[in-house]
Amino acid sequence: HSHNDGAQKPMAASSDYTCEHPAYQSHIVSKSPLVIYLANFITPEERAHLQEITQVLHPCKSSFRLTIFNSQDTFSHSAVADSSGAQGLRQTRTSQSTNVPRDAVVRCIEERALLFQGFDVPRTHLEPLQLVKYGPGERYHFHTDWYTNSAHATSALGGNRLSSFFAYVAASDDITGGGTNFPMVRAPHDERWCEFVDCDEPWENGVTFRPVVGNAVFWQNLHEDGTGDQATLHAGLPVTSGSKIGMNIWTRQGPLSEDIRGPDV
Ligand SMILES: O=C(O)CCC(=O)C(=O)O
Ligand SMILES: [Fe+2]
Repeated sequence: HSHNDGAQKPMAASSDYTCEHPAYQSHIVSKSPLVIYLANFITPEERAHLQEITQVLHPCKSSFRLTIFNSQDTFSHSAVADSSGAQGLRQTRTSQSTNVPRDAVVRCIEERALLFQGFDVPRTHLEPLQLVKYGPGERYHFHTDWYTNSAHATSALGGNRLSSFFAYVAASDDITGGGTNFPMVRAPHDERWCEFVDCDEPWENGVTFRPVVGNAVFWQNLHEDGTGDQATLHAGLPVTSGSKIGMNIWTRQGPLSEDIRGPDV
């Protein structure tokens, strides 16, 4: 992108940014597991900003000479945890991902995600926000966001992942595929859902959310007793053409240490 494009708002953001939450719309998809669809949860300005701050050379911080390298970004191949608890790169997740530095705009999104969950979740329970980028053919096979291996869910690591938001941050005009499929969640009936849900998907495949930018899906990963809910199984379906960027907002059961959370910037 050109070095001044959209830079004004994000730059003002870091010093004296006023956090304003959009009037997003909530629609319950399922009560068990709890799945709630959130339309207009991330604003266009926030979406642009998220993409900008995950560039290695921030156009406003780099010298004029360096801005020619600004096509580099901070994304790398997404890691997944295997059943032994080891983090690794697997064919199950072929996307690229990056943590998002926690500036004022990101803290505003965090605050929105916390408020949505009531007043009892402290911000230390949030993992760093994560952007995930998919090109043609890339996907994330069926998985749960909650860890099946308790080694990843110790109290030192904040316990397990209580809830997830998956937000659609960007999608190319030519995108096909790239929906988020929950095979064990019944697809809702009313045709008004077809704005958000793939209504061509066969009934037995559960529900597939299309990558509608600005919108998000929220779900509860754990049962009341803290055990993982198998019915939250889901996949990022292959992007068959074009590209997509999503964002994970994960809430742990307990607090995460400063070194996992990273600093405010
Ligand atoms: O890409 C998607 O639609 C879902 C991604 C996902 O489930 C994840 O990153 O945990
Ligand atoms: Fe996931």
